[in-house]
Amino acid sequence: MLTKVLVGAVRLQRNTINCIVTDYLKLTSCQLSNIAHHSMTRPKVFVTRAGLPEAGLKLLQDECDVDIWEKTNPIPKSELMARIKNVDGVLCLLTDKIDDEVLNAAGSKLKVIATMSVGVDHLDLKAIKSRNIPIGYTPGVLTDATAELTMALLLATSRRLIEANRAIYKGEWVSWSPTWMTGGKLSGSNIGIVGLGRIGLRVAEYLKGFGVAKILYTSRTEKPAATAIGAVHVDLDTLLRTSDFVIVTTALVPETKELFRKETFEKMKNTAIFINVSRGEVVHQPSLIEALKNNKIRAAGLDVMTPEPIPLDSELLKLDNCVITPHLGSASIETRAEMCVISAKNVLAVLHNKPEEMPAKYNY
Ligand SMILES: O=C(O)C(=O)CO
Repeated sequence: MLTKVLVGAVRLQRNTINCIVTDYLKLTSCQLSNIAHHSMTRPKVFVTRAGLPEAGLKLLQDECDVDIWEKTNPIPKSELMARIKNVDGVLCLLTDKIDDEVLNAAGSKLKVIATMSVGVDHLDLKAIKSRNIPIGYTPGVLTDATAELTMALLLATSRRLIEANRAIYKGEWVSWSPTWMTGGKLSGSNIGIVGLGRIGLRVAEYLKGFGVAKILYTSRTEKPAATAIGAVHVDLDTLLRTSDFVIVTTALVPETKELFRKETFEKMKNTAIFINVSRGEVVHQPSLIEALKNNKIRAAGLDVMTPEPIPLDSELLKLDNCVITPHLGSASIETRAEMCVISAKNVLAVLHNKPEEMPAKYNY
């Protein structure tokens, strides 16, 4: 009886051990195959800059093997070409030129390019299109932020805020004075918006609240939303000759490159204020410097210039009638976070084989 019990107990123990071993082996092989499967199928994504907002980055990291350029300054082209090799997707910034050479370096696995910007002038559209690669971008989310920055430049230039602020530190504020640091005002003035799109329209809406006299705009077609707020579609010459403030919000495309040059500034009023929140290359900068120095126009407010960052010995930095900001149009905390989330979703939609679900696909 005792022997039977002992044999039974040993069998039971063996069975239990067998079960445990079998289960363990099953589990580990399953886990192993999971790991293998996982690393085989997780797409590779390259992010061209360190320090992107966490929320967007996390979305990518949850599903992809993400390689990030470790510095907070733009990636040199040679590094970009090395790091982009064999990736499935790239999340880039407006400082990264993606041209034929970079695309060749990436190779045939590259399925999507998502730029964390509304501007796409840094992308070689022809080369990307010839490879059938969808482009994601971030329109819409930065409209308010950029329009607000435009308002800041309009007020800073017309009311000479930076110049006046510097004057205090230089000990030049002697007393309240009837004409010292006087400038123009927005109310009652004529506004010209060159290349009215989402941002230009939002600026026009804000300006209505300032009681401006007229809002004129140029764009390829008349915009019903602009007409609805009383803005008038005109040709560029009419806009230049009539406007007290000329605001550039156009995209940089071959037709707008150096649209503002000597002849353009000559058509403007000599009391006009020029604002650029688009791209520096829309302006022939030496002509702008000349116009500002010789009072052919009154002032300029620039969020963009050539090159960026502007060299510290640039003539532009020596001019009291020029207000410069370091390309801050979209630089609100919320906006930049949203831009990053949209960019990540643009990448993921394509990697999930659902390009139609990209939050913002660039049509080209
Ligand atoms: O998104 C862009 O294109 C910008 O210029 C951001 O400021």
